[in-house]
Amino acid sequence: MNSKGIFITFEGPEGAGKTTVISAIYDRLQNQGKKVLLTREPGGIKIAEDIRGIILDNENTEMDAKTEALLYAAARRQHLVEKVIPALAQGYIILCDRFIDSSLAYQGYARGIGIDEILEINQFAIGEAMPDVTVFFDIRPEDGLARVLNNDKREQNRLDKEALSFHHKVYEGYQQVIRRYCDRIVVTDASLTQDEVVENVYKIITSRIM
Ligand SMILES: Nc1ncnc2c1ncn2[C@@H]1O[C@H](COP(=O)(O)OP(=O)(O)OP(=O)(O)O)[C@@H](O)[C@H]1O
Ligand SMILES: Cc1cn([C@H]2C[C@H](O)[C@@H](COP(=O)(O)O)O2)c(=O)[nH]c1=O
Repeated sequence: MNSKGIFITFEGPEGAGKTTVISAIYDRLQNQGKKVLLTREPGGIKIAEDIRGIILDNENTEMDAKTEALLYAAARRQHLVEKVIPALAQGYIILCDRFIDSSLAYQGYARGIGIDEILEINQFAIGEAMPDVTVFFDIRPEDGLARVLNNDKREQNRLDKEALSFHHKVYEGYQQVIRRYCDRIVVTDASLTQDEVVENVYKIITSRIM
């Protein structure tokens, strides 16, 4: 993005460790006195968190795939204009848990709507606001899901509960997205220990911002 701050997004299958690792990196950057903002999609602000509640509600099993895609894009638009763009203008480093690549992989590829079709509705939603760098947390979908299941504090949502075949398609979708945006997306091995992943992601980020 062409602004004073830097927009960094984090992607990957369920349970890849994004939230855990981003939080450690946020603390580290803050302790160094950096202006850093931690946020997530869908969510990060009230309207988008409300939309998140609707999308991920386990009772909304009848939700149409295009409705789902449009809701993610709507949440993204509001989060961007209300929180991300103003913070970038103030020079913040934005650490955002998921962004457009999730829509391309989950709705575009795994739901079968088409990556180009999802790109089009998202371009309407975000304009030119693409991330400066994206870190993909690479882990086998079954290993990520096992982490989610082992976490007592993490309730399984409507997307987590999709069949394993869906999560494999999400992974395949991500591989296509990574090939398409190979200049922007950096892949990190998320099957390593938590400390190792934090170190590796920290190096990727600092190589871009220092
Ligand atoms: N490198 C790691 N090795 C083993 N367990 C991990 C690792 N990183 C995170 N975990 C654990 O895996 C679980 C999922 O981690 P986390 O919530 O950070 O993943 P996530 O990518 O944000 O998942 P989701 O996108 O599905 O919310 C947590 O219980 C966390 O403690
Ligand atoms: C942004 C975005 C997310 N999703 C999916 C991916 C996850 O299953 C949930 C979000 O839950 P998390 O615990 O915060 O990772 O939503 C999606 O399908 N499309 C998107 O654009």
